Amino acid sequence: MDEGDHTPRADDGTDQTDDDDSVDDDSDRSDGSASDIADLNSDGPPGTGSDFGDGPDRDADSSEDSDRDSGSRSVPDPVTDAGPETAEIDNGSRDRSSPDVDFDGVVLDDDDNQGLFDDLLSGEPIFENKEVLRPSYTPHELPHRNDQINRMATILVSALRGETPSNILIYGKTGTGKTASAKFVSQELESTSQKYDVPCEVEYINCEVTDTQYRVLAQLANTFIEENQAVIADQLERLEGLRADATDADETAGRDAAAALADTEFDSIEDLDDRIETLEDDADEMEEVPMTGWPTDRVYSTFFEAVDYHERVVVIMLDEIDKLVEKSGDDTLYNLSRMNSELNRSRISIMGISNDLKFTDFLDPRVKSSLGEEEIVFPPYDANQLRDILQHRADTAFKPDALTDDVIPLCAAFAAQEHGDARRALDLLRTAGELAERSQAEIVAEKHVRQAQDKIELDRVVEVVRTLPTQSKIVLFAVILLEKNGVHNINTGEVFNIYKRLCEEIDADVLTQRRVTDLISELDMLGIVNAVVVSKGRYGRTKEMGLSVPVEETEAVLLSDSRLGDIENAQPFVQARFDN
Ligand SMILES: Nc1ncnc2c1ncn2[C@@H]1O[C@H](COP(=O)(O)OP(=O)(O)OP(=O)(O)O)[C@@H](O)[C@H]1O
Repeated sequence: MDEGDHTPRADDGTDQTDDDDSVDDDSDRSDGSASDIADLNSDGPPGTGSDFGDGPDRDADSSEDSDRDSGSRSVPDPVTDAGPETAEIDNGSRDRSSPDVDFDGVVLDDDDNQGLFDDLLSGEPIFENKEVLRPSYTPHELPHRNDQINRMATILVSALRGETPSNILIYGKTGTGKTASAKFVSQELESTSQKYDVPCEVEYINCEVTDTQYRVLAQLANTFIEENQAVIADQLERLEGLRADATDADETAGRDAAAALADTEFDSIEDLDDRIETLEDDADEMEEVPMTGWPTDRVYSTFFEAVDYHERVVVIMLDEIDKLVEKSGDDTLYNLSRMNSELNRSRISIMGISNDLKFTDFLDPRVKSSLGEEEIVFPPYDANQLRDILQHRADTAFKPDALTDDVIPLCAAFAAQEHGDARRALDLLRTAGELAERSQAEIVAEKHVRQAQDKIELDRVVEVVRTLPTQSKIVLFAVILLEKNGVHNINTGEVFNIYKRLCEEIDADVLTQRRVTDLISELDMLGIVNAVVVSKGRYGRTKEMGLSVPVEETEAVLLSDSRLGDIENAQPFVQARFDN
């Protein structure tokens, strides 16, 4: 076991980016109650403030009321607004000449005060429940995944019969609903097991985060220890109760304690005490595994004892299993897959999920055959299927009639071009809604989807560029400098010259031209530059390239790196290119 692996890996930032991307959360004002009341007032003009539940009769005397109330209301009341247009005119008329404005342009007068949020709130909300479009939401229905879900259920049903289900490997490209389907089946499995009182559990592990054998085993061990502790605590409570009743009977009612225990599994108080003592000892012995520091075999045996503490069938769901194998080999899978032959009371089964079809090539043949007992493939969605998926979600996510007819087909078409990714389709729809909302539009239209597509693409570029290694960033910066100086069809030699100067400037190691050519190929694969090999006749062949990403934004991301930020004026290097 590599002890060095124990340092917790930093978050990949995906969620964060996702959150950063989002426009201000408006879920408060788009809840069901607001819409109900809006319906009651459907005669009134849009944005008549009924959203805040002041009741239908507020409309009549709204303007005076809002003046009087404005100081005491915690939520600003847009009752007085006749929609965003009026709000804009109000702001304009108050401009510098207005006596209500102080020198910094801040409105001091409370009367008729349009606060920072009033304009934003006054628009009719587009979303009914935006959460439904977020990646964290687990849908109750998964259109076009019936076959896969049924196959999983057919395999896992043996767990409900107390038998060990076959191990399952689930493959499919990103966003094809693998995790959502597997989680859906797990929830069904667990709820059915509760219904029939069969001990059956599913443990979910995201191997992108929990990516070493130590961490996987520690997480599993601690989960089972916690469960066992809870079971022991319940049992102890029951036994202490029995004991109290038995002693009571003995001392106060003059009955024999053993008689009081007649209906229980204990013959005597001593028997009962022994059991209580054993349970207390068990609880004391169950020591949680620290996140680092123990030898792996100790972690393994702790997990083994915890899972085997009582009878149960456990399905261990390893999402992104390829990341685990990539990071720390197949030891974890080997150990897990041979556990059943040693377990006495419990049984485990593995459900691996991967979007890398080739990862099993790196597995030990024994692990490979045991893990792939059953394989389920999730094909990419086509545009029609994505359309259905989006429609299902949009029905709950948006207000009625908030989307023009072409919005969903366009989102579906864009996402279908990118290997049929439902996550991308949902992101597009949500971002289009947010952009429409931000621009105070009343409905989401095609142009918002196109803007959303550009925004998501740019966010992706920013994320890829931000996480490049420093040397690749310097190479990319060289390409940008050349491009900004009007050089087209940039060749490797030109990039290398500028790269060398940049390295000297910021005191970085200078790689060989060959290595720089490799880095250019990597940038090409990431879609950041577009390089083509051109033949120069008897002068051999060279690579000519151009940027495939927006210059300004990419440059800004590069300069936000503290090392590259030191390059103050790179112009002379570019000039030098012509001198060389
Ligand atoms: N058939 C479907 N119906 C409704 N929503 C779906 C469907 N398929 C996928 N989704 C949604 O798309 C998003 C991505 O799905 P999921 O996380 O299951 O993909 P995945 O195949 O596991 O991707 P990755 O390999 O990247 O983890 C989720 O928000 C999920 O709810």
